[in-house]
Amino acid sequence: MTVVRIGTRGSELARAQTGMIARELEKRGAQTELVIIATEGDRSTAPLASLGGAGVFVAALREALLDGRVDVAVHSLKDLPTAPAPGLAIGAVPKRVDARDALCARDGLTLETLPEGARVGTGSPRRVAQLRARRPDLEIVDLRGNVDTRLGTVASGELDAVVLAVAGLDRLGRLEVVTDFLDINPWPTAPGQGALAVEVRAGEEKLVAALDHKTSRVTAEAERRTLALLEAGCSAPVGAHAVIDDGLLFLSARVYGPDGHITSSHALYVSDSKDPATELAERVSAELFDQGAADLIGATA
Ligand SMILES: NCc1[nH]cc(CCC(=O)O)c1CC(=O)O
Repeated sequence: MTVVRIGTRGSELARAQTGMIARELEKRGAQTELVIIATEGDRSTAPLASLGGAGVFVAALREALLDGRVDVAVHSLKDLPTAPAPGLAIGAVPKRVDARDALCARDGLTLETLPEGARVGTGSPRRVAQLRARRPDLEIVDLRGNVDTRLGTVASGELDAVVLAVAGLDRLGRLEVVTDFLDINPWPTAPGQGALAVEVRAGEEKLVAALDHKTSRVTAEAERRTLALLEAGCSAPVGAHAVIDDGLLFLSARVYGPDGHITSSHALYVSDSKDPATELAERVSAELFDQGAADLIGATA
């Protein structure tokens, strides 16, 4: 039997995610082998925005796919640039997990109960803007590194709290560190957060098609199309969230300015469109532009 070689970044989270995909493929009769690929995003400790933002975590994995060193690459969907990659295809978006962000604070503190001037770590412009909007008094500290490193700054007392994705903590079995789950409605997260993308060479989608989960693909697609239409990259201050309820697609998105100013928020639905993700993304992004989104995205780029 042929072995499916699955490429992954080396971080603990990436290996956990890839391991889950490998097990799903094995359940369906495949034999798999994990191949660890170092990416520029892992090697460098420079601020993400200065590394060229879009795709620092994925370029090396894509090269490995294109030159045949691996057959499948597993990404966090929110790290994947929205532009299509020539020669490659997203063969599956598996069932998505929790899309929320979480506060992980010392002493069980929440966003409400953090003391004035508390030090909160994040490297994401969206999370910075959301923190400023909610708690202008906090001291926000730029923070990068893997999930363990970030949690370590709270354990050591260097920071009072960090903001992380629930999905990553869940996949690492670390949900016990969460002290405040941040409701998605006032706190929409990165387009595609909580979903994985299983990428293959174009034409080889069959390899992983069985793992595709339609609802997850369509909701993540609506969010990512909104981001693409706003011409905003993966580090842009854009939060978006879509759900499918009773066959209807709902999408809401917010764009944040540098002072925590929120442009707008939207919820729309369509019932009978052939491509509801595209239709909704077009309507939502047009409304955001009408309300000045272009200026906000430009101001924080
Ligand atoms: N940018 C890093 C990254 N990419 C995906 C996740 C979490 C898993 C996910 O959202 O699917 C994280 C960590 C975080 O934001 O806390």
